[in-house]
Amino acid sequence: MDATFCYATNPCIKARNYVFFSKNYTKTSAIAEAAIAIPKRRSKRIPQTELSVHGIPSTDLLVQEIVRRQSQKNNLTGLDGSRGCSYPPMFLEEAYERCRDICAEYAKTFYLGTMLMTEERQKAIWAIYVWCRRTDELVDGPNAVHLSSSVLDRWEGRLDDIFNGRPYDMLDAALTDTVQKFPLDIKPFKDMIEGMRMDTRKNRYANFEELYLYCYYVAGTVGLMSVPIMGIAPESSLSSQTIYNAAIYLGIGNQLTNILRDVGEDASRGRVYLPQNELAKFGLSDKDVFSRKVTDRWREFMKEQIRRARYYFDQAENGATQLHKASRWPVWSSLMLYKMILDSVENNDYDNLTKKAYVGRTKKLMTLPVAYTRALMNPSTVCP
Ligand SMILES: CC(C)=CCC/C(C)=C/CC/C(C)=C/CC/C(C)=C/[C@@H]1[C@@H](COP(=O)(O)OP(=O)(O)O)[C@]1(C)CC/C=C(\C)CC/C=C(\C)CCC=C(C)C
Ligand SMILES: [Mn+2]
Repeated sequence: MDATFCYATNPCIKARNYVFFSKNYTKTSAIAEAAIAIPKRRSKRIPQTELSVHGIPSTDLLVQEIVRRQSQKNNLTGLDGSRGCSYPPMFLEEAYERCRDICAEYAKTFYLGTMLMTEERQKAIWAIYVWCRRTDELVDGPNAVHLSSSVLDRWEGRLDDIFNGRPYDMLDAALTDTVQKFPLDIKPFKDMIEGMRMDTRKNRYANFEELYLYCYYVAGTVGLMSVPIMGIAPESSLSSQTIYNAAIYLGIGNQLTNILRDVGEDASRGRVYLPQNELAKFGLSDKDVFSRKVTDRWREFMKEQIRRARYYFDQAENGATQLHKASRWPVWSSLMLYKMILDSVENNDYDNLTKKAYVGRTKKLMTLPVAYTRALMNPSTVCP
């Protein structure tokens, strides 16, 4: 498919800018296609996020602004999907079905989490998941070799279209419906694209501040996208700002865990998502990562990294308790399941250079009732 084809010349276009995939559509190709099937648009640069790389708790301004905009939107729409949408129901049903299939195929843990949600919320999360996955796939997927800054600029233009009610394809249409039903802000979506730009420019992180910024862009943003879907408990006495921060921390914890699980895999792509100054503090360097030898120094270094990832999960926990009661169980489940990957790195005696830590299905299923008990905890039982 031609990377430059546009609305006007796209043969797949049906009425109202919908694009249906051709008959030989497959789930996998739909994801990979994102890298090439992007309409050419004149892109407008957005201002960079206010995040500073110096000093970690610098998401405050950003969160403040998002909370302010969110509360304006809540006045207009409510959190219950009450704003109308103009797509034919059958079309949307199929669009969401495709999102669901992709989520089930690519992200078993998240998919399991969505099984515990109300229908409206699960559909919204599938649509967001698919957009995030396609965005990541631009950088990491089979078409990543075609990636250039103009591809990301056009993907961003396509995001504007989604928020302006002009979806380009069926998967985008699901997200367009979601952003019309829930008070979602475009900023975290834009920031995720910025994270992908960063990933193409950079493959080393001098210190944790730099790594944190990357983690915010690619994962903290998912927390910001999810809270308006999950909803905050009406009886919560914590500020929205605190809860949004906790959501960012869950994303950070998840991404740090991803990084620690995938050190060996990332190294084979020439990437080291570990703070260089901290490696040095333990007498380690890239050379040790590439040699794939698990030494005592490596184990000690990993213990520190795991401790930090757990810290972010702990910070997220107070926020999880403040979510709407119908959303607490899936969030607790995904939090606990992700955290268990860290246990698994420990159980592999810190060998994340030649082994990939995972959590087995039985363990996953056994976690659900425990998460359910945590989810019963009332927001008022947590000290602000
Ligand atoms: C107050 C409070 C605690 C609220 C909860 C908020 C909440 C639900 C937060 C969710 C945070 C979350 C799930 C973050 C995902 C982080 C993540 C895994 C990011 C991945 C980035 C790139 O990593 P990498 O390339 O190293 O990884 P791969 O090897 O390619 O996998 C991402 C791939 C970015 C794209 C993110 C996704 C595809 C995941 C999106 C997930 C959802 C929308 C599901 C959230 C739903 C539930 C039930 C948790
Ligand atoms: Mn990826």
